[in-house]
Amino acid sequence: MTNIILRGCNGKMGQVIADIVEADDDAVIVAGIDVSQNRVAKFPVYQSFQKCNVKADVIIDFSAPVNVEEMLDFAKSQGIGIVLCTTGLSKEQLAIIDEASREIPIFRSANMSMGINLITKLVQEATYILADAGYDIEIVERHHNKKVDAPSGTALALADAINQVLNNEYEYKFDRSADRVARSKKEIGISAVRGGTIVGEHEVIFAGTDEVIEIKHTAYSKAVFAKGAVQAAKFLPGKPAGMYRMSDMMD
Ligand SMILES: NC(=O)C1=CN([C@@H]2O[C@H](COP(=O)(O)OP(=O)(O)OC[C@H]3O[C@@H](n4cnc5c(N)ncnc54)[C@H](O)[C@@H]3O)[C@@H](O)[C@H]2O)C=CC1
Ligand SMILES: O=C(O)C1=N[C@H](C(=O)O)C[C@H](O)C1
Repeated sequence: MTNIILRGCNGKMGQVIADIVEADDDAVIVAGIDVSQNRVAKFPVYQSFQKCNVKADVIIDFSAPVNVEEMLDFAKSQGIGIVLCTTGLSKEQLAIIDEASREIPIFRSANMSMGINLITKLVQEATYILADAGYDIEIVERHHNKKVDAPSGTALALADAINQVLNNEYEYKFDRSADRVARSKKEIGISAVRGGTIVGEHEVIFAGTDEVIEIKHTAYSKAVFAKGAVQAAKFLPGKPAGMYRMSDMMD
């Protein structure tokens, strides 16, 4: 049985995770952490980790970047791992998370769906062939109108995966409105669309002379992310300290 503390339990993803875990015989949510106390849960909910003394095997985090340090301190004090799904973290926070992964196992992925993990590999393969052939690379992501961070963590992770193939020589271009110049070859354009209830779409566009190749992933429900997160929560306990990715679990 995997005992889970769910940070962000009263949010949209938190509620989907709670439903999935309730139907799972091998996992249970032993406590929730949420600054908002807007609903009644089937487990105790605390406003912060400081007020929580519940023992667990792992934390799942779908919340906000605020106070990520408090969660890391709690996990280190209990010697448990974190499945970190929150996006929009600053460079400084990412450095603190890396540092913590020397003491505890941390599974961090901006996108917990299997599909994005797969297309990341396809996109890297396409980049390898098409960048040399002169194709321009652009990423377009689309999400619901409640999403606060832009571009999405997944768009940035896709850009990083592409840039890895390109020896990290490309720059990210988020806004062209102030420019009056043609795009440079060594850039990856990243655009964000926000509207309605779009769950999550990521499209990588390779635009060449007279032809365009597009690789796209569409999430039709938040359950694809939640299932991946619960699977990661079962995978992590007992693992040595370190940083884990979707590929570690899938391999
Ligand atoms: N890695 C992945 O596959 C996915 C990641 N996400 C990310 O997960 C995060 C949450 O997404 P949603 O559930 O849609 O957002 P949401 O806004 O519906 O829920 C966030 C919840 O976290 C709570 N919260 C905010 N600050 C907190 C803090 N300091 N401590 C404890 N609770 C806090 C809020 O009160 C809220 O209930 C976002 O960063 C989003 O980008 C979302 C979907 C998939
Ligand atoms: O906020 C969301 O909803 C999502 N956020 C993640 C991201 O920023 O990449 C993943 C997913 O697309 C949904």
